Formats: sequence, structure tokens, C-alpha cells
Amino acid sequence: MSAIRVENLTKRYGETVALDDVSFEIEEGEFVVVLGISGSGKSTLLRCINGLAAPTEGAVYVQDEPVTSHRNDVSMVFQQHNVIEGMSAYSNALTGALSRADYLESVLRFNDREDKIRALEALETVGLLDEAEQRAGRMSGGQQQRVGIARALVQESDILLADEPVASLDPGSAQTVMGYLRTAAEQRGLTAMISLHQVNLARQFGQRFIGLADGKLVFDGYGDELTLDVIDELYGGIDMEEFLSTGDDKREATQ
Ligand SMILES: Nc1ncnc2c1ncn2[C@@H]1O[C@H](COP(=O)(O)OP(=O)(O)OP(=O)(O)O)[C@@H](O)[C@H]1O
Repeated sequence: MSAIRVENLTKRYGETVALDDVSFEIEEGEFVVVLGISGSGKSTLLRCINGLAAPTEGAVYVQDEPVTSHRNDVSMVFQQHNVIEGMSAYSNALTGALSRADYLESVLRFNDREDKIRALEALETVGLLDEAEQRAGRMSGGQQQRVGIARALVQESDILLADEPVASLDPGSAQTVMGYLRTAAEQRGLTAMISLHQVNLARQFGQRFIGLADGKLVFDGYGDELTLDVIDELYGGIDMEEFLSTGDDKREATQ
């Protein structure tokens, strides 16, 4: 059984074709990076997989079940970490438990001992156990994103999606957050799909790569198969050296 199966998926918004006849299968436990320039369809693909967007044509299956509405068993980390700033890292993580319950159950669940343990374990996974009581609003962007990941882990879904999770972070924090995401997925045996526009991070952390251009699947491969030629095809006409740099060199040069 594949974890995610996308079959001839087309998504149109009026005249705009966001996804055009996309098909692939992801096996359980794979760590997949979705690549492509802005507007290539990365967010739309992830949103169709967790049921936030409905296909115009084709279908998406999660663990062999057709996705017909928003699925709580697929957790999602967004670019804007959406943590509740006035709450501690721990309380934010604990809210992940609410996503998998209905409202009444949620109220009762908030005091569930197992959920509390899960929240602490998730904070440990993202290296924030010592900061559990710290107010999220006082944390750095990278730490807040790690709280967002902890919250997604508390949801205890088998599938973790992340839509540009490090786009708003500096290169160092982006690397740290990606490291925690990869470790979390490995430790917990999750199937992960992460959209990124930083190719250097994708090459460093990705196991499998799915490349989109104009809503079409133009690349699907593993590790070293993501060659510079493929990157050039995906991102075309850019200064490759600058594109692949982490940004650290530039930062140092200006300091
Ligand atoms: N809700 C929407 N209504 C209309 N058009 C949309 C909507 N969502 C996405 N689109 C369009 O679909 C195309 C693909 O967008 P999508 O956000 O999936 O790309 P992306 O690769 O994630 O880009 P970015 O990295 O900028 O978010 C774009 O042309 C976009 O303008």
C-alpha cells in the first residue's frame, strides 16, 4: 500500500491551471521534497493531498482511501508558523491534540495525560524541551517554526506535509529547522512531503524529489538524480552559483 497516490490530478482555478495531469506514488516512510518556482503548483499539490483543495479532475488517495475532504490524519506545517504567541511552547504543541478530536472531545482532551506526554516528547524531538514553558511570542522565528512542527507531531498522523516551512527564516535557522523535520520524520517513521524553493536545502535534506513546472510533473527522482541540468530545467535561466549558495557567504561578506 502506498502512503500517497496521486492519479491524473488536475486543478484549475478559473482559467489558471495550477496542476496539470500530475501522477505519482509515495511509499510509506519516504522524505520527499517538492521543488519548483513560485506559481509552479507546490502549495496546490499539498493542499489537494490533505483535502484543503478539491481536484478538478483526477484523484488523490491517502493510505488507499480517496481524499474527499480535509483530513485530520494528515498534519500540515505552514510557512507562517501560526503559533499562538501568548501561549507557551508546550501549550502550543498540546493544541495539536485538538486537531484529531471533535469539539466536545477536544475540551476533555486538553487535560489528557497522554496528550501532555506527547506534547513534551514532540518538543524534545524538535530540541525545545528546555524551552517548553517559554512564551512562543518571545521565541525566534526558527524556534516558533519548531513549535509548529511539534504541534503537527502531536497530531500523531502518519503523513506530514510542510508548505515552504523555512521560507521566512535566515539560512542558518532554515537549515536547523529542516534538520529537525528530517529527524522527526525518521524517528517516527513518517511519510513527509516538504515544499521548498531553496535547492541547496532540498539537496541536503531530500531523499526523493518531485519537480513541478507550470503545474506539470517534470521530475521525479532520488538523491543524485537531481542533477544541475534538472535544476536548470526547473528553475531555468538563473545564476546557478548564486542560486546554490546558502547565503552565508553573502552574509559574511557584508559583515
Ligand atoms: N485559490 C486560488 N485562486 C486562484 N488561483 C490560485 C489559487 N491558488 C493558487 N492559484 C494559482 O495557481 C497557480 C499555482 O499556485 P501555487 O500556490 O500552488 O504555486 P506554488 O508553487 O506553491 O507557488 P508559491 O511558492 O508562490 O506559493 C498559481 O498561478 C496561482 O496563482
